[in-house]
Amino acid sequence: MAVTRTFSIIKPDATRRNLTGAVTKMLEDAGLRVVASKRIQMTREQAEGFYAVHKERPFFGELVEFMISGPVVVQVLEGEDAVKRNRDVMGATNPADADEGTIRKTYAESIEANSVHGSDSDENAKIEIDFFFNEDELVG
Ligand SMILES: Nc1ncnc2c1ncn2[C@@H]1O[C@H](COP(=O)(O)OP(=O)(O)OP(=O)(O)O)[C@@H](O)[C@H]1O
Repeated sequence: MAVTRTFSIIKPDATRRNLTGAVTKMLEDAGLRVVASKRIQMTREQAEGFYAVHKERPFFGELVEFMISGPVVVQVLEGEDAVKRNRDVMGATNPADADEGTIRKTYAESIEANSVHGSDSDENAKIEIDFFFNEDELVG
């Protein structure tokens, strides 16, 4: 298994409850290293662009409002098979379906306010990393 990178967002419901450290600890305990991290207030344009794949979904407007409702922490994570490792520790999108010990089971408030985002493929990880980080922020 190769060491790869993925992209993570600690969402506004988690930053609002001061869970940045607790969520990051769960990521690190799962074998992921934080190689870049910054706390930002997403603009509406950024949120709409980031979630463009969902723009026809009924929850798109609400999702964008939620993602700009407070600061988020965007992170680049590195580890063995990072995309899968991260999605395993995140748990299912809906916290009601998430396994015990996952971030969403532990902290998520709802299917929308579900505390974290994680890329779903190596290809999307690269696109999402490049959406929020410059080359010089990724020294590792
Ligand atoms: N039915 C829904 N109602 C409200 N919000 C939703 C719903 N389904 C998904 N979302 C929101 O949209 C995000 C993206 O949905 P997607 O189906 O890609 O889930 P995911 O891949 O588990 O999550 P993410 O892409 O954030 O890692 C979810 O994380 C959640 O915040």
